[in-house]
Amino acid sequence: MTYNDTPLVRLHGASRRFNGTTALSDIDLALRRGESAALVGHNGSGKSTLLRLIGGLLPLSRGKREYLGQGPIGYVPDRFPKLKFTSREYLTHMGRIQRKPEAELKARIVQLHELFRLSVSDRQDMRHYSKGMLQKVNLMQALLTPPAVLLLDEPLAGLDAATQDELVAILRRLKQDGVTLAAATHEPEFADLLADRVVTLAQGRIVSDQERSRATAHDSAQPDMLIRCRAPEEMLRPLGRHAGVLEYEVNGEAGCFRLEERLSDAFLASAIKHGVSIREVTSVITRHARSQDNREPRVATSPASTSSHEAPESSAATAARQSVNERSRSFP
Ligand SMILES: Nc1ncnc2c1ncn2[C@@H]1O[C@H](COP(=O)(O)OP(=O)(O)OP(=O)(O)O)[C@@H](O)[C@H]1O
Repeated sequence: MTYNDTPLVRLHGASRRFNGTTALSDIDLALRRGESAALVGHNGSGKSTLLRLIGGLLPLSRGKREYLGQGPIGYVPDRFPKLKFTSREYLTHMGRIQRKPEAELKARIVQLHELFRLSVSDRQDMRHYSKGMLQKVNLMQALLTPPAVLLLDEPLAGLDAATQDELVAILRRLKQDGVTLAAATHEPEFADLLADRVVTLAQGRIVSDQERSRATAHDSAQPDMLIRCRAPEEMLRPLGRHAGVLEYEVNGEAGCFRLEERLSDAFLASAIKHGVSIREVTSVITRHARSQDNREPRVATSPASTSSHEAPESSAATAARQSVNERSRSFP
């Protein structure tokens, strides 16, 4: 799902002061349904405060906030304490505060642990969690009730590349499901991989608000990887949501994925782990195709009844193949 022009949250002339210090001045901002915005700027420029004003978590000193949506707004703070609870105990407690019915809450907690690939251990409490595990629980609490808007304060900060990729893949999936995302971030990964729009703050004011296209966000001369593989269709399709996938095509048991080179190792590791057979990995320059990228990975599918066993190449994959073919690795 891509965003449309309907505003979901609007701030008009919003200002916020703390004990005589102005944190934000005269902010006009509308977040649209389904879009993903990165809030960037130096330390103290007002990103976290803006996030909390958008969420209605902090009253405005001046101006007006409108929320035109229906569902809840999830908030992922930048700090998450190492509590003396297991993740299950903590999430149960949070769900009860939200008055979620017990059976529904229990099922949701299991589902979230699966989604985040975090084992439900009743022996280990969160004091012993790594930063990545804690950040997963932080995100899980915001998703207990599926939100319409998810506000994230530094969601990827301090995490290793593999955990960042994992969280980016989950956030991408939420975005595909139509959740509006806004993140205060210093990490380029969020803007690179998820943002439709980058809002830059300086000294409490918006100094730039730019729609992003991949053509401007990536070096257009960087190679993409084209990966051909085989596996049952139900194993191939979820790979289309992996971080870095720009376009993919599944035809029966044959899959063809075009993705950013820097995330291709993580993709291959994940594919192999799930029993997918890798047939060919090719590095391609996709100058032309990249400039036409959409904000979501493009999906080309053929009817399941097709008799062909080889996935036909999509237009962008063909363009990629026809352009400079730098090096090629083939797997048996
Ligand atoms: N609760 C508070 N009490 C007093 N001042 C505050 C409070 N929250 C924020 N501020 C001030 O508001 C300004 C903006 O802070 P904010 O945390 O929004 O910036 P930021 O861009 O998110 O910074 P960082 O990148 O360091 O997280 C800063 O001058 C900060 O000191």
